[in-house]
Amino acid sequence: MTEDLDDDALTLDPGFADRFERDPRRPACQLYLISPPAIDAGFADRLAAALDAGPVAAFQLRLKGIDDHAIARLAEPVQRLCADHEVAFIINDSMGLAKRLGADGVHLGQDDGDPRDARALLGPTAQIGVTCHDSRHLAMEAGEAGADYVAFGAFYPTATKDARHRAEPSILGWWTTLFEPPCVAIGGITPDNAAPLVAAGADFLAVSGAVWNGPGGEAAVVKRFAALLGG
Ligand SMILES: Cc1ncc(COP(=O)(O)OP(=O)(O)O)c(N)n1
Ligand SMILES: Cc1nc(C(=O)O)sc1CCOP(=O)(O)O
Ligand SMILES: [Mg+2]
Repeated sequence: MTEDLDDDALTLDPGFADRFERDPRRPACQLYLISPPAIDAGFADRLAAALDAGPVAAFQLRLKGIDDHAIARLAEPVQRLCADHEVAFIINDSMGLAKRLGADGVHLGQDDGDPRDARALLGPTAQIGVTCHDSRHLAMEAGEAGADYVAFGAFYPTATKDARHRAEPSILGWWTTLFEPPCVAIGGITPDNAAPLVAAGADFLAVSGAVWNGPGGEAAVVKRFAALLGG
């Protein structure tokens, strides 16, 4: 299976594009921030506070209920902040919008398009992530399709999304033992419940609500994740 994976998608590329590689110079598990589902112009200040508070490998702009033009307007200052902090800027759902914005990558759910089409559109250095719920089959399919990371979840109850699948930490260990692309754990993750996911082998923790709605504000929560992850 590993031999069948597209080597191009695993090659170390310059710049932010290497953020989804396993790299012994970085902590074994890194923080992947997901935006709130709705933001306003003031969000850039909150993101700056979060990115200044501790290491963040990637940021996903995940906005729901507005069209691509509106997302593009809101994206501009956010994308610039990510670039200034050397944080990979990932667009959720839309490979077309990722292309239009020159994002570092795109995250695709099972109904958001084929990773092969995203690769063809965005090129070899784009970081392409795929939602795999709690399914080993979906993860192997994503790997074969050239995904740069696979995402499993939801590990815990979440108010951010109507998540219909529940994943167990063992799927993280299974994936990391057998396959090279990193895996992302998502769903209800907080500094208090993340340790078993790190121990099981998560390469990234994708977190939204705990950071934006957590006690003490985003900087305090990012600092708590940094303490846990060793950043
Ligand atoms: C890192 C990461 N993992 C999973 C998801 C969920 O994607 P999807 O299933 O397409 O659901 P929506 O986020 O679009 O509601 C994600 N966005 N990011
Ligand atoms: C966007 C998303 N996808 C999930 C999945 O299971 O695929 S769970 C989820 C919500 C993530 O936000 P929070 O950290 O607030 O739970
Ligand atoms: Mg989606």
